[in-house]
Amino acid sequence: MSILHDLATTIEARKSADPESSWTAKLLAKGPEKCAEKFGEEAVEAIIEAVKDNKVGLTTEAADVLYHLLVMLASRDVALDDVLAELERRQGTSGIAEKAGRPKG
Ligand SMILES: N=c1c2ncn([C@@H]3O[C@H](COP(=O)(O)OP(=O)(O)OP(=O)(O)O)[C@@H](O)[C@H]3O)c2ncn1[C@@H]1O[C@H](COP(=O)(O)O)[C@@H](O)[C@H]1O
Repeated sequence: MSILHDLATTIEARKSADPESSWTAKLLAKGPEKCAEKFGEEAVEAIIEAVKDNKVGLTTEAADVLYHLLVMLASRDVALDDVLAELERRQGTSGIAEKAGRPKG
């Protein structure tokens, strides 16, 4: 099992945890909109480090982005395995062909 799967399993378990006992449980309790907002904030912080070419900063912000992506997916009951399956499906297709065949929206 990968670290992403381990983390996704932990985050899933936090859905029924006491918000006072866990930062993840507290964020999930605030609802999917807040989880999406936090993901957006972390993504912007990663962008800033990338533009500055701060490799150490980008590494830690990228970890924050991945964690908050998993929380956002959990908040909407989207399984990590479904996202990974979508990536696998795209393997072997060029990015341009992939974009042309993707549904709008
Ligand atoms: N990977 C993470 C992780 N990355 C970031 N964070 C938290 O995300 C928060 C983001 O920082 P911010 O400064 O934006 O948060 P904040 O200012 O406290 O919050 P706001 O007031 O802005 O809402 C921090 O409080 C971090 O603790 C994480 N919290 C948990 N994990 C993982 O999730 C597991 C379960 O965590 P708990 O649910 O806290 O037990 C942990 O063992 C870790 O593996």
